[in-house]
Amino acid sequence: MQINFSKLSGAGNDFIIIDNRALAIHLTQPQINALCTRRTGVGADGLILVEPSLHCDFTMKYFNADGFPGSMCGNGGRCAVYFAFMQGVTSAEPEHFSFEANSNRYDAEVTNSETVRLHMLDARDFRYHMEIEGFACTFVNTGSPHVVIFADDINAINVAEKGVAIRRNTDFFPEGTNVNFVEITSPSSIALRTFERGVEEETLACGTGAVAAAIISRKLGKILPNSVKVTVKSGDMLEVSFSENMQNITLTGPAKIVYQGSVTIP
Ligand SMILES: N[C@H](CCC[C@H](N)C(=O)O)C(=O)O
Repeated sequence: MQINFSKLSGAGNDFIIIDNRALAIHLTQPQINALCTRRTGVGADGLILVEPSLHCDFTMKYFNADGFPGSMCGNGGRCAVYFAFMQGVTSAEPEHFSFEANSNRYDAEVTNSETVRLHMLDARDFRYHMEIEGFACTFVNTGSPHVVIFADDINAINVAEKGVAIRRNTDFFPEGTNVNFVEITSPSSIALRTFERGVEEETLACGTGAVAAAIISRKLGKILPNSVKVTVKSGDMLEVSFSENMQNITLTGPAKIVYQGSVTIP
């Protein structure tokens, strides 16, 4: 079977995106894992099928690089919207798209060339004052589960080693978690490194992680305004904005098509 795909980058978080509006493509977990594996496959942090939706402009089916369905992916959502925009997916209003993912509705706008703003769900399940692996950890679910850890110098942290130890701590997180190391760089900006569940390594950016880091930074009074600039590992910047009560959260940043191609699945 030959499949056409686009490879997109959302601030360095990269995805294989496939137009499956005809519902003709069925991929197994090992096939998705093989496609996402770097060097021997296309290589990506995740794979997204864009499928029809009854209530929205499209459905985003997101799989982590391990081939299993993931929870919400913020950068994947932004990339899926940019893909839909470029692919000519019909929407009620030009440049505005709604999509469903994991049974939730999301709205987004292409605000500029290669820039997408995504409206996120309210953050929930806050957990404070956890000590894990010697780190003071805070937890929040922003569509995906995230631990947030503050450090004076995130570049001094062994994210691979510490990230995996916290991610696999089933006493605290039976379902696993993503792990974010955050450095406050000004009263309105932070720097972020994320170890991603399902990719099982540090990625160059994580959208729901950026939201988690910004919300927890604001909740703990480490940053002041309701808009936070988040510099991610790739060097790109994501912007997280929210209302005074930390609702109406948006995630804005770059999304671009890196290349388009086709691949034969045995
Ligand atoms: N990279 C994604 C997060 C994917 C979540 C996934 N790693 C999981 O925990 O299922 C983002 O931009 O929000």
